[in-house]
Amino acid sequence: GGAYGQTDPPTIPVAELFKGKEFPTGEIQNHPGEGNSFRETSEEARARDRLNDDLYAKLREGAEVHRQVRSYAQSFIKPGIKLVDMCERLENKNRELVAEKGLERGIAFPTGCSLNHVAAHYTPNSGDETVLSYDDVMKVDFGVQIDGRIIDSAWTVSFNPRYDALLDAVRQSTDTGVRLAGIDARLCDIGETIQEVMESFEVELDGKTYPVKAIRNLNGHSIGQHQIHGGKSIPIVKNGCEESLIMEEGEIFAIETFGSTGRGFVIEDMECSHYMKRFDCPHVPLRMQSSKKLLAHINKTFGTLAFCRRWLEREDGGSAFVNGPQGKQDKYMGALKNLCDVGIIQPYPPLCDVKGCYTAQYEQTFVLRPNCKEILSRGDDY
Ligand SMILES: O=S(=O)(c1cccs1)N(Cc1ccc(F)cc1)Cc1ncn[nH]1
Ligand SMILES: [Mn+2]
Ligand SMILES: [Mn+2]
Ligand SMILES: [Mn+2]
Repeated sequence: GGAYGQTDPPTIPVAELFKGKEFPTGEIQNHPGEGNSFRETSEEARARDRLNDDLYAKLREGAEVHRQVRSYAQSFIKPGIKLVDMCERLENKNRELVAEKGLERGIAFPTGCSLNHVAAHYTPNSGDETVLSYDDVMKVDFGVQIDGRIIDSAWTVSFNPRYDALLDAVRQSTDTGVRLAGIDARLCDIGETIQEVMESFEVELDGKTYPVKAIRNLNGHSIGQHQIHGGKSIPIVKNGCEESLIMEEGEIFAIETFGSTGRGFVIEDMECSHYMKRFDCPHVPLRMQSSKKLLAHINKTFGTLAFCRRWLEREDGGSAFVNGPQGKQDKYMGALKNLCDVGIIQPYPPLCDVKGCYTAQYEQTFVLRPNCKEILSRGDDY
């Protein structure tokens, strides 16, 4: 069998695999900067760290699920696969290995599989026939959550070696950002250095040379409990945020960098698939009965985690929807649009650079422990 007694392909929930044992820790790095060197030996820091053992166990279980799911996905992601089939296969394995249980543990947000000039927030809606091609550059971005503790990590899939320099640029940029991160690190300094690394690369496509650009309006983010975006953004370019913003002890971050052969700027485009209840959403009296039913389903099934249209059509979609001429979607779409219009649900449309360009992404989730920095989502793949 595979690692830790896991079957191949993996079928044993990670919690079962490690019953009575500690989950594997992520990559440990020191906090950068002379001012932090005391943390490696400080007894007070270690004592504070021990108070978080339960939190770290949830994060480490989620990270191990992420590694095993992505390793399984990498075994079947090949040219010719239909994206909706790929997403469903990956999501079902995610549910299986996390031992999904309502809002307590499960998938954290939709499986992003954005292609080429689309940088993020694309997953197929029902009826989408898109098939992966040899010349595609696909960003696979998915999450795992245990008691609302989210692991958000992504990598880029390509088959044509002509994109290698683009993927290397982004992978090195993300690793640089992760290395510079730490308690008291300034977010703007991280952004500036990420851009320097990114823009030291170029890609040759069809005889033309393109400088790799950091996508200036995409960024990493802090992560809260049941909250994928915790309020702090980590820029990936110079002058990306207020100089006074720093990272603090105990915070959890996802550093994600994006490289592009296009403009280095994304806009919202194409049909929306990703949605999420606003964390601080207003209490709005709803008129439409179908909106009330849909909101009740969203609260029960997703809470404040992101979801996609496909998941509203799953069998546990509740009795809220009846099969109409286009199946269930014609029932919930009106209600979903209404919930967005009144400001309860926020849509997250695909984020696109210019058509014909190529974008890549790598993303890691880490925690700023009192005595060290733990890159939770690190694997032997990335
Ligand atoms: O772009 S974000 O909205 C963002 C906002 C400010 C800084 S980062 N976002 C959080 C999110 C929002 C909606 C989702 F359905 C899933 C995630 C980043 C992200 N997307 C995928 N992985 N990480
Ligand atoms: Mn909770
Ligand atoms: Mn992500
Ligand atoms: Mn993210």
